[in-house]
Amino acid sequence: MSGAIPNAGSHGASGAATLRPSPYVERLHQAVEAKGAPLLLGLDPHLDRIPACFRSRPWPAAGRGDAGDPRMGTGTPGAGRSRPDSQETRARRAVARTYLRWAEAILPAAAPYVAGVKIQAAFYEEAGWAGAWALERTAALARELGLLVVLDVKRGDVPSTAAAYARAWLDGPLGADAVTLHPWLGSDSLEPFLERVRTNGRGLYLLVLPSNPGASELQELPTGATGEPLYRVLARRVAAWADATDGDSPWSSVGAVVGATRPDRVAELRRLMPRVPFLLPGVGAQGGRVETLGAAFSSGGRGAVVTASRSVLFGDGLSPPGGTRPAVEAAREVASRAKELRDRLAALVMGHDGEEVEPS
Ligand SMILES: O=c1ccn([C@@H]2O[C@H](COP(=O)(O)O)[C@@H](O)[C@H]2O)c(=O)[nH]1
Repeated sequence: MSGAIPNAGSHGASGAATLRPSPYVERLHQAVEAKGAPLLLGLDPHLDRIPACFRSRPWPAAGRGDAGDPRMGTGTPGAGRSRPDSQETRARRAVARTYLRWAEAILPAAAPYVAGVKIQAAFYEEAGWAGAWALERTAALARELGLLVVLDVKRGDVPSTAAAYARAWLDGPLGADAVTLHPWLGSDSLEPFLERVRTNGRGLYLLVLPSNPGASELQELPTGATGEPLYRVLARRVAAWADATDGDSPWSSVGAVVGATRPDRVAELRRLMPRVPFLLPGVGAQGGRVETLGAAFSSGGRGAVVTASRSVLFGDGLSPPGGTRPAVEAAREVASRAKELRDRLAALVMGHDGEEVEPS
């Protein structure tokens, strides 16, 4: 980690801490101020859309043991076996190398315009242990560039398993600044994560109203005697978890995922969760527009952060990335799209003298 934003350098909620990081939401707001807008670069490595210049071919069987990328190390699973690595293993390693090479080009280029990255873990999980290697390296690179790291893992489980997930994603080598979670298993399932908010400067984003159209099948179900939609019940619960966790600060580090495709609900959710920071996915490829999201933000771009993946990474066209343009040019294109979105967001929220949200 470098730069002016103190990141969480010490890990382990109960281990001997070397340095207690400042609350996640404070680091987020500092980063937003430094970069000029509340924007995260969504890192979703859709393999079929990563430009050809970053592609890595499967390493030949004779070269097993990861000699193809010395950074993979020699102690990796499969190294030193008598049988050659399977084609599938070699293909996965090639995918992981592609992901990392791509990230190494685009992250430094886009870093001046974004407060952090939201890394979609699913793509890395798909590539097996090599994907875990690429994920770890990518998160480390982002930190070196002074970027916050939000891992989009969307977990939720019984407390004993939730504790392992919290260790996996928020401690140790990955040590994300924040993660996304499903809140459906209730308070005890969140406790291992909330503990790290209280003691280790971590942040959470709990899914309240996701961006996909199907989300309303459940989230808008009427509940109780009044027929109140489920997302409202959930929003109140998230606000209560936030208050119980770090209620003494103006903004909580317990956040909520609110789809940027739901501008019709943003103002209402802001009222229900006055000190809960929003993560707003769904801009661009899913049809959301930043210009409709003003109600999510407080002055200085506080209180919410937009994340956009495909529209910034690959542009709006859906055609595959043909051509042979060099990596530096491909990275410049990502940076230019990130800057354009950053500027649109800045125009919407940074200069505006929007009033601080009053608790309802
Ligand atoms: O409600 C949600 C929660 C998470 N996501 C994730 O955000 C990105 C969006 O990618 P785009 O390419 O910008 O559409 C992706 O990782 C989703 O898993 C979401 O879209 N909606």
